[in-house]
Amino acid sequence: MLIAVGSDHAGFPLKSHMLEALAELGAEVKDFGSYSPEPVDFPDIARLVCDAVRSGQAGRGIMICGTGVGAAIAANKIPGIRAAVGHDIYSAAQCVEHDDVNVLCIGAQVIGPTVAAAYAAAFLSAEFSTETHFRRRVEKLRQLERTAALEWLAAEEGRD
Ligand SMILES: O=C(CO)[C@H](O)[C@H](O)[C@H](O)COP(=O)(O)O
Repeated sequence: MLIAVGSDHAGFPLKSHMLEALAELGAEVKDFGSYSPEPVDFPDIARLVCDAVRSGQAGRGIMICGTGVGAAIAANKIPGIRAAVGHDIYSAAQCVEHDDVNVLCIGAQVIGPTVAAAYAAAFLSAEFSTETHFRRRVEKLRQLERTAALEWLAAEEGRD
């Protein structure tokens, strides 16, 4: 499974460590930038990572910004993406098992390289549960994504 990885400038230093950690795990990785500490806007990189995931090019994504929060907000705007900030081992695995999260967002200003690597390993080794109630809830997330977008578009058209 290919892992799409990206960061903004705040996440850039941690991304280098993350790429090394993922290589040690034997993961196949595509780095979507940023490629320097120059300021960039996290929505731009999140879009690249999430497009790789939702197109099927990548199985999962890891986004790193200062807190993980902006990256998660951006990622969750993209249909087909279920992103979560994961700053503990339990959540990093449980978010996949229960919620089928496909993009983990990490804050480089919150945690260091060793724990970030542990969260990534927990995230990547977790699988979505086959239990019916988890599947039902994720299906409702899909419906919510679609109905909320359609309602929003209809309201926008009504304002024209
Ligand atoms: O954490 C972030 C968004 O949630 C970003 O990575 C930045 O750290 C944060 O927005 C601050 O931005 P700045 O350009 O580094 O001042």
